[in-house]
Amino acid sequence: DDTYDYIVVGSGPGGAPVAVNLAKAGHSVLLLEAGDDQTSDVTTHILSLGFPLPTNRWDFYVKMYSDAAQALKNDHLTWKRADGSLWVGNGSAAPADASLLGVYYPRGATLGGSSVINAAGAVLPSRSDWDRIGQITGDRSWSNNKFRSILKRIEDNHYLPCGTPGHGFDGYLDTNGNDGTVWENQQDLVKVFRSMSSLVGGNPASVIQDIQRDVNNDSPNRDKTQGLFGLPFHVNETWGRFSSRDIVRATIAAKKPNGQPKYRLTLKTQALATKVLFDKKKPGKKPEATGVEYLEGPSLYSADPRYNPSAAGTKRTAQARKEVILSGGVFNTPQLLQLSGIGPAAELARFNIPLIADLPGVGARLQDNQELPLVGIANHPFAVTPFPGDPVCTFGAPGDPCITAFQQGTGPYARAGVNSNAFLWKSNHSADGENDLLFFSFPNGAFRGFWPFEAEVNIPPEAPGTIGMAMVKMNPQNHAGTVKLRSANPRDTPEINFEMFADAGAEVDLGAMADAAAWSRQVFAGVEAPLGPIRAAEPRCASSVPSECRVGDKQWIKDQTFGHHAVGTAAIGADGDAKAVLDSKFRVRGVKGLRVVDGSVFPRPPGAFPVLATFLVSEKASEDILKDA
Ligand SMILES: Cc1cc2nc3c(=O)[nH]c(=O)nc-3n(C[C@H](O)[C@H](O)[C@H](O)COP(=O)(O)OP(=O)(O)OC[C@H]3O[C@@H](n4cnc5c(N)ncnc54)[C@H](O)[C@@H]3O)c2cc1C
Repeated sequence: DDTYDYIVVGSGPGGAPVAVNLAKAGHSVLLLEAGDDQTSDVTTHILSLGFPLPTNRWDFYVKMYSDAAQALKNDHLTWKRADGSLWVGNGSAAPADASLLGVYYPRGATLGGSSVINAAGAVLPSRSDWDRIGQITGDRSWSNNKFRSILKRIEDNHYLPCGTPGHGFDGYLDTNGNDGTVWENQQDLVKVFRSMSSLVGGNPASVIQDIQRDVNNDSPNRDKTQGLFGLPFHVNETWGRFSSRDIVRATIAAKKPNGQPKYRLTLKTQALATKVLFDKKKPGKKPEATGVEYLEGPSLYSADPRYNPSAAGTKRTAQARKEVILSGGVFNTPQLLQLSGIGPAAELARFNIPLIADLPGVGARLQDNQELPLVGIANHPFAVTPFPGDPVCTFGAPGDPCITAFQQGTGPYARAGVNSNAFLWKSNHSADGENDLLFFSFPNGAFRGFWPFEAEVNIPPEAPGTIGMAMVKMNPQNHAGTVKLRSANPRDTPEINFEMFADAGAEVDLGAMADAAAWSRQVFAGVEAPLGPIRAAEPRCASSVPSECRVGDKQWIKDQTFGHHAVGTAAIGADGDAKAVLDSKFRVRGVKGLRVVDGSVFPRPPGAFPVLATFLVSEKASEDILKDA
């Protein structure tokens, strides 16, 4: 029987908790996931090795701007050459036979979604991010206090003393942070932290203590306190990755004493939802979601590296007695809504898709934390002293001794990495008086975004002594991005355009990032000899007069900004807001029986990192759905 109480599409941090909670509340739930289950791949359990693989990701290529001349300045565009190979670089240097794909933007497409392939940085949004949703919708169940109470319920914190206020210690969501030991073998990097810290009035002598401070603390001053903190991750005691896959598998595996499944959670992997089904419109009544059409088969979406266009899959349908919940992520949820007839009427008409509800906000308001590394070159390479007794890792190559050590709970993969630091900072352009930038720094390299994996592309080598302060812009003001259909074929990727720095707030975002660029020069200049003073290399500026660098810095920011924390394409908003796709209970406006629960729902990016907030909204959505059950 293909009828369930609820159908959930997508098993990432948005979909998995809601599917699990509905099943645990006694309902029958079908969870459709387009990817497959890669639990048997050991690398998906190890944060240090958890990069996107052809078996667990979808490859998207996005635009940053509609303005073609501006777009071509990005050094990070991927092009396809006549022989099928990929080339990465800006428009001025692209080979003559190359056609532009866009900026590479991977997403997780596997049981557990992007939580299986992400960097797992788990930082709470600011208090105002939550409170603001309550203010704009008038729904006071959206508040910082509410989400703090959810965190306390679901977190299993491994980096703080049990009982620390504001945290949970017996939930399902493992969090862990550095315990100070990682910095013992990173004494050169610590010198950079000292320079950063002294510039905001910190005590350079206490950076090792500061860098263990809890960035997710419950203090009312948290969002205005600048300085060094630890960066927590969704990993367990020995840095094994927690992902939303774990709760799905545990719920399915749970048994009653008689050996029968304890919960009615049915998981179908390799199931690509292609359309939400609706009952026929009755006059005066809203159309009601009754089920989902999907294609069964491996790698049916064209963004899948294993995609085979001649494998058509098998068309199936499933019915929902109560509701359908879309959790396909920020690109795929708006695509699926539009394929189902919910979206901007004119867009749907372009593809002859019958209109169910005219919602101009579907696929609008695509937003991202803008990111760039502020790069310096030190006088010598950063010293990294190996821990005594550590094996030499081969990063997942067959026989990697560090995997064996990890499985025994020891070794480099079983402890905090060098990126487990967060520096919170307030620019002169903060829109609301709160910290508006987060930096995490690591030596001998810089995080410049994503290159297509596996392809033979020109990744430039880093100069010896490179230090990258990875800058993440919080509270970005830009809301102009879009996800639009390219065709009515559900196996095609949509057209994704972030349209960065386009809105009225562009000067706030650019101004803040340019402030950070200027500040990074002060940081680098203040690093003690012989490592420092560090030469500021990116953004490049020939002048020693800060004001003379500003115009060039802003242009560099415009040209090179990337992101990987997309949100907002089916946003919650106030009644009467034409771009509000959802009400405050995650219900899709204009129809019945359909909700969205994933990163699409955020009206603005939640802090610096969306994943923890997405788990939390999924818990809130579970409560809201169960109240209506
Ligand atoms: C490489 C990378 C690094 C990141 N690092 C961080 C980080 O350090 N910290 C942080 O906070 N965030 C990070 N993120 C972002 C974070 O992981 C996402 O914001 C979060 O996972 C979004 O959750 P979601 O449920 O909205 O979507 P996803 O996690 O993307 O899950 C969506 C799921 O739906 C499935 N799906 C989509 N369409 C369909 C369909 N039609 N039918 C069936 N199934 C479908 C997909 O296969 C996927 O499994 C990172 C993301 C990536 C890709």
